[in-house]
Amino acid sequence: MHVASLSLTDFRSYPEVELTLEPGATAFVGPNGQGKTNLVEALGYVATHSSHRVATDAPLVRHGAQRAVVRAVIVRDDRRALVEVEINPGRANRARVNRSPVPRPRDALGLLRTVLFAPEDLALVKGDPSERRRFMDELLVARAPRFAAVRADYERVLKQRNTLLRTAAASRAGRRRAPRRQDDDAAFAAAGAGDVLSTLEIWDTHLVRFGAELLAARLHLVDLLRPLAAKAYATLAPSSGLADLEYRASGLSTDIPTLGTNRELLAECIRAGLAEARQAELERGVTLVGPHRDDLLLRLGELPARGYASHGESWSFALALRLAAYDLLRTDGGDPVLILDDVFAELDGQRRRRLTEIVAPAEQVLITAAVPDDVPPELTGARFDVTEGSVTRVR
Ligand SMILES: Nc1ncnc2c1ncn2[C@@H]1O[C@H](COP(=O)(O)OP(=O)(O)OP(=O)(O)O)[C@@H](O)[C@H]1O
Repeated sequence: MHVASLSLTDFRSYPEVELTLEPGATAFVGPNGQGKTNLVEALGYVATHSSHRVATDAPLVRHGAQRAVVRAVIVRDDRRALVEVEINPGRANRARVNRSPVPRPRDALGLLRTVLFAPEDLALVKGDPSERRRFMDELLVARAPRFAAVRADYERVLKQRNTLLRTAAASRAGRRRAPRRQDDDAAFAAAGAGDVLSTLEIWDTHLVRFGAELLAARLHLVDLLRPLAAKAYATLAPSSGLADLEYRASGLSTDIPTLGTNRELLAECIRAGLAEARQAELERGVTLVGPHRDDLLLRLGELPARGYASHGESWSFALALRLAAYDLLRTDGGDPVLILDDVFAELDGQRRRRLTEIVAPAEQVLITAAVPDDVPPELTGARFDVTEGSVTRVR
């Protein structure tokens, strides 16, 4: 697949910009802070409905504007689709496909598939588990857009369950602080606690159902990614150790890998974990078991990459994860658009050459760089210069 045109209205620094793009390599070149990343960030937003740089949408809307619109024409197997996403911070986004509104923005996911690698990806290795969970979940959605709904359902249930637990924890703490009313409170608590527990059980059922579906999908994904990430890492950094991935489910007593991806067994396992954590959850007011607490352990040889890997190794591992994602998407449904944001300047000569060999055959690769020398000669197709907010095609 490739993007034939990209246009932005009030996105980041751009009041209005429209670009015609072609398959092959395209470089956006310009000094720092001129708006190169803003362009590829917008394209990434069309694919994932999120930014690779910020967790909330407000910074994506041009200062002083109310909303931003990103439009992309996507060509896949000679079919064209115009996808438009309207970003409304604080309110629901809207999306249109071929000028017709879709009922929910997530109905437009999957039409554009991108793999974006950027300096922020170092957080995949060095950052919190949430970074790695997001990596897995975005890839699940790119492969099967219906997972956007599973994830949204899981998050909705989690939020409701946490609200209930928080209320229960606060009322327990309140009772502890008011000893004079202990008897009254005990009677009240007996009635109230019963309500809380039965409501909690309803939320448990939903949490277990959506949680098991998410967990099974992530486990399957990690099985597929493991050899691809190991291969990509060995290509990028042949002298370092073997790169390996392992899914870590928190709060479950059973060894997850032995359960495979059987959803019923995983559901039982989450249910048992919740039962075991019940008391602690009621005290702490938060859900302690489920895929929202899991992690993807990255190992280099015997050691965890986080905390042990060097800067260069961490960078290569993050890149290997993205390349593994790219490989996977390619095998199950055509070339995704590859976006390399400020990547080559970070790599030494050997890694630069190896990355170039890997990405050169991609149907479309978009590269941002501060200077033309940071774009390998094998990847110099079209070139846009980006300066002071204007984007000019120079080749
Ligand atoms: N919401 C916004 N409204 C207006 N301007 C914005 C907004 N968000 C970012 N900018 C501006 O966009 C510019 C940064 O653009 P971008 O990150 O694309 O730069 P870049 O060319 O990729 O730079 P670098 O090479 O340093 O990565 C900054 O000048 C910033 O002030």
